[in-house]
Amino acid sequence: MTAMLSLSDVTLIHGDGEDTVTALDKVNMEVEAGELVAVVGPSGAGKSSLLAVCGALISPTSGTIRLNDLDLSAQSPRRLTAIRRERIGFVFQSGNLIPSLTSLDQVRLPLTFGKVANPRDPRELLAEVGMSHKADRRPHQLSGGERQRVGIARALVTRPQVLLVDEPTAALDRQRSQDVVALLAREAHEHGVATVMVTHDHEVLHHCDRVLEMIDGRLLPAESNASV
Ligand SMILES: Nc1ncnc2c1ncn2[C@@H]1O[C@H](COP(=O)(O)OP(=O)(O)OP(=O)(O)O)[C@@H](O)[C@H]1O
Repeated sequence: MTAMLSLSDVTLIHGDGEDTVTALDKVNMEVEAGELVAVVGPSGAGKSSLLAVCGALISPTSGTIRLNDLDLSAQSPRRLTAIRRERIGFVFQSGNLIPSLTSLDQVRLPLTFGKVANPRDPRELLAEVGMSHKADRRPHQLSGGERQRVGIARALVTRPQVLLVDEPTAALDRQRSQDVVALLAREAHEHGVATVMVTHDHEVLHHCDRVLEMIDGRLLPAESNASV
């Protein structure tokens, strides 16, 4: 079985000359379709850098990143933009919604940037994340958890192969954190999305299929899901 997302010996060095930081140090990672993988680790360990290279936002200094059978390093910048739009979904800490748009229009937005082969229905998706009753609300009329749900729906509307999630529970209370990560797990499992979630929140790890730990740019299996 081919991994949906695969990193081989990926190194990312920020800066140049003597002033360099090795953010990722020969990272190897494989994420299957339908799998939710958590990445934990201390501040500065390289977690955001990992999401950035997986999302084709930054090219690694060396190593290979494959999305299904596609080698990202072999793609032009223009093609990478199309790959990000068509194949990758991003979910950020606070939902990153556009203040003037309703929930439904936030979810429709990725479909307005160009043709999408097989989009999900925005209304159905909003219902699936439990937000159809607030389809006409704007972000300031939503709670943090609700904003996060809309952000997740927006990231999934193009049917991405890979979903990259950065600290989705940072602004949420305990129960809402559980609900949001349970939603990510359900979407990953039911729709075959290879999902990588960076988190500091150890209480949500039981929803994840695997937990990896990043330390000083190196990625290791976490010792046990219960203890990380
Ligand atoms: N654009 C950049 N230029 C130079 N150094 C950078 C840059 N981005 C990140 N770094 C450095 O790379 C290392 C990894 O940073 P990264 O943001 O990936 O860590 P992180 O694990 O996401 O941290 P946090 O949990 O605090 O968000 C850090 O030492 C950071 O200072």
